[in-house]
Order: sequence, then structure tokens, then C-alpha cells
Amino acid sequence: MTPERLRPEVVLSPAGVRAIDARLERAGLLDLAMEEAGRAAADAIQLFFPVGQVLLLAGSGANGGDALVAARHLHALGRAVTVLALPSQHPLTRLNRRRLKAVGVEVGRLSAAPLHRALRASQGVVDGLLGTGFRPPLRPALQELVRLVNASGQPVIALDLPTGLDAGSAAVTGEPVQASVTVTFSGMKPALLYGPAAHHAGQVQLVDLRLPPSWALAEALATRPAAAEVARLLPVRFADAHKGTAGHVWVIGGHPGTVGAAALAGWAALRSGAGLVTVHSEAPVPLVTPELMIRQHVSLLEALRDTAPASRPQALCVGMGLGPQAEDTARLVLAWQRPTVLDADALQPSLAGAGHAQCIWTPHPGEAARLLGTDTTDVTRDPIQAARALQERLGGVVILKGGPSTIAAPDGIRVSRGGHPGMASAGMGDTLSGVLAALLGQGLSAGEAALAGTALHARAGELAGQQHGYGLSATDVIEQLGRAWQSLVLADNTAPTPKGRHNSIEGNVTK
Ligand SMILES: NC(=O)C1=CN([C@@H]2O[C@H](COP(=O)(O)OP(=O)(O)OC[C@H]3O[C@@H](n4cnc5c(N)ncnc54)[C@H](O)[C@@H]3O)[C@@H](O)[C@H]2O)[C@H](O)CC1
Repeated sequence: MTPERLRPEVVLSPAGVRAIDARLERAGLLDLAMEEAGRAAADAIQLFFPVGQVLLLAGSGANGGDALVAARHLHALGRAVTVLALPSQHPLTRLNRRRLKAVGVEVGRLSAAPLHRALRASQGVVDGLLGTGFRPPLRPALQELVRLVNASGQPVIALDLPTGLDAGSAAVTGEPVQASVTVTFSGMKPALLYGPAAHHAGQVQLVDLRLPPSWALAEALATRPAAAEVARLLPVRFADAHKGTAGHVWVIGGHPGTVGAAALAGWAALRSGAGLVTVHSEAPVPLVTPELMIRQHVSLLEALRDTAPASRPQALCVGMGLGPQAEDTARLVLAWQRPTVLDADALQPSLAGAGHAQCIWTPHPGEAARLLGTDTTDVTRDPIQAARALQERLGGVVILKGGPSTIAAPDGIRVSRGGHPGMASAGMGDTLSGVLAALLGQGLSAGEAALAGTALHARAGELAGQQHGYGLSATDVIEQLGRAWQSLVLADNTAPTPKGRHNSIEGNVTK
């Protein structure tokens, strides 16, 4: 295991990076941090641009300093480098400019004409113009340089983040650098995780500078758990497990025209290990798999009101295609204080405050905007803040769905990993609800189920995506849930398997 895997990956705002830099400065370590960042950047450049002339562009701040350090390491490795820089303002950037000169590398003045010439003579560009110190909008002189870089068609490696992206925001103003690779330092930045900003970053490589882990954690907006961390949350069964111990899930959804939503949730719950699944609806829900139990009611609300506490299930999911009675239904089952997933039509602003510790709300950005009384662009500009606001308003745990999903729980925010762009299709949310309810029914807390469920769903999407590409459907994802579970478990090579238990939902074998 690499040392990085022992600590959670953090997501940092520009203010968080400034706070870390201030601590590094006080400890006399900022110079070493820049050296480490620049050296890691040089290693990445060697990997991605193994041959040819490299053009390094250095801005006036510490981001420019990283580029100058990288140039020195590349020169030491025998690479041909051209370095163009703006006047250095940061003391360490000035220092590294002197160090570069001292080893015989000339630094040219960066402006449009020399950039134009240098772009024609090089095979790859390193963008060290602006990092977390950027305040939008880009000043016109710098915007012109960025346009020249983009128009050159040269592959670009951005240091920390592409110039012109505001590290803390998913929104884009002006024309940022279009990178093919971004090497980012200390932690991920929201702009590298969420679109449309993230579309400019290309492949992102995180370099954990060797800081005390508590420094980065103290400033983290969110953490991003590794697949192995999530795998440890998946339920593990004893060999004598039976359907009664694997949880009974109720799916409450379906309305004429949208009955498939409830069926998908039920099927996904079965494929995620639920022992029994019953779909309750007033509409005729299709029996997509014979193991599903379907209960059609004349009045759903009356049937639920008449359910004695002893007959209530281990977990519920409510709202998928449920239609106009979703709000009353959700209110009724929330009062049961059972583990509950609320999705789609059950995501009503009037339910604010009705949540409890065992419930999970699963809005997409449009639903999140409605719940918050704002518009979708506000949500997508800052999904971490939106998820936090939703959790405070609704209670329980919130999964703000997207690529990536953002999970807000009372103990903090997590950003999920993985998934596939083909998952942007109908029924994926219903599928996730079923997965989550199954995990709740198998005894996971709301926070655990949210983390493990989003990971399982995302991994199943990746596997289905390998087969179906953008044409993948929710049923393809459901069919991959078993393999996804196995692949998550395999990712966790540190987990002990207790005697008499097995960490697979396939079979029932004593190890
Ligand atoms: N702990 C770490 O992660 C470390 C990161 N490092 C690198 O440091 C930069 C942040 O450096 P900073 O000096 O704070 O800011 P920048 O270099 O990004 O930019 C400052 C520079 O930019 C000018 N500027 C700001 N806004 C605009 C604008 N709209 N148009 C034009 N110019 C603008 C401003 O005037 C300043 O001159 C981080 O990204 C990492 O790359 C450290 O090297 C090590 C520790």
C-alpha cells in the first residue's frame, strides 16, 4: 500500500490552500513544499511528454514558482526546456528563478510574440501561470496568452489547476487553459471535480505534498474516500444468513405512466442483497423479476396507515414515480422513524425538518434547487455548499447526485468517486434508491449506506459502461451490481475476513 492511501484525499478551497501555505511558511517549509510540487510536476511531465522540447510558462505567483522548479528538474534530467515567465512577485518564485539561472537555464520574458514563436518550436506546454491565487475574471493580457496556448493545439499539463479556473468553483468565466493533464498539489479542488470547470482539467493527478495530514484535514471542504475505505462498509454475512436477516425493503412508488421507476428500485434492492423486497403502489407495477413482491392498493395511504409497527420493514424507499401523493406518503413513513430513502417525488420543500438520522435524501441538481428555493446554476456552481445547505435544511444524510455525487452528513461532506457518463439516463436515480434501501435494510447507518451505495452504483455503472458505452440503461447497471460488489471488496486488500463470515453477496460459504 502506498503511504497516500493511509490518509483520506481532501478537497481544498483557495482559502484552505492559503491557510496551509501560511502554516508551511511559519514552519519554514514553504520552500520545500514548492520544491516537492515542482519535482512531482517534472516527473509527470516526463511521464506524459517523454520526448521533445517542453515549453514552461511561469506566472508571477507561487504557481509560477512550481513551474520554475519543474524546469530545473527537467533540465537536470537532460530535457530541452524553454521557459517564459512573467515578472516574479512571490519571494520563492524569485528565488527559484535565480536557481534556474544558476544551473544555466535562461528565462525569457513572457508576452504574446515570444509565446507564439516558442509554441511553434515545442511539443508540449506546462501551464504554471495561475493557480489557487487567481481571482476571476482573467485580465486581458493574460487572457490573450491563454488563447494563444489553446489555439496552438499543443498538449498542456496544468500545474495545480488550469489557468483561468477559479479553484473553488465549478463555473467557468472567460476562456481557461484547456489542459490534457492537471497535476494538483495537497488536495483536490472543486474546480477539478465538478463540471463545467472540470472539463478543462483533463486527467487529474493528485500529488500529496508531505505535510502533516492534520493540516490538510483541518482545511478540507470535503474528503474523497478511497474505494477500499468504502468497501469496508459493505455488510458481511455469517454463513447461516437467511432472507429474514438480510432485510425486508419496501419500495413505495409508481403512478400510471411511471410504474417502471418503482420496479427498477425494487430490482436494484434485490441485486444489492435485500432479503425480501415488496413494491407498494396504487398503480400496476410490472413484475420485472419474479422474486419481487408487488402489492397494489386501492388507497396507498390508507394501507400504510393501517400497517402495524411490527409489520413495518427494515428499510423503505419512497417517491420513485409516486406522483401527487408523495408528500403525504413521505411524511407518514418518516414518522415511523425507520431507515428510509427519499427520492424523486418525495423530495418536497415542505418536508424540511421532517428528516431523521436514519434517512437519506437523493436529489439531483434540479430537485436540490427546488428544495433550496434557488436555481440549478446556484447548485451546480458549488455542489459542496449546496449539499451542506440541503443537509442542514432536511436533516439525515443528503446525496446530491451528479458526476461526482456529493454526500452531506452531520459529520461532514464526502465526494464520491467513479461512475460513467452513460449513467446520464432514465432510471439511474431509481436504481440508486433501491441500492441504498437494501444497504440500510442490511444494517448500515444512513452515512455508511450513502457512501457504500453511491460507490456500488458508480462501480456497476463503470462495468456496464464498458459493455454499453453511452447507451447504457438502468437495467444494465442493476445487472452489474453483483460484480461491482465483488470488485469493491477486492479493492480492499486490508480487510480481515472474520471466521465464519464471508464478504460476498454471492453464495453463502464459510471461509
Ligand atoms: N500547499 C500547496 O498546495 C502549495 C501550493 N503551491 C502553489 O502555489 C499556488 C498558489 O500560489 P499564489 O502565489 O497564492 O497564487 P498564484 O500563483 O495562483 O497567483 C498569484 C498571482 O496571480 C495574479 N492574479 C490573480 N488574479 C488574476 C487575474 N484575474 N488576472 C491576472 N492575474 C491575476 C496575482 O496578481 C498574483 O500575482 C498554488 O496554486 C500552487 O501551484 C506552492 O508552490 C507550494 C504549496
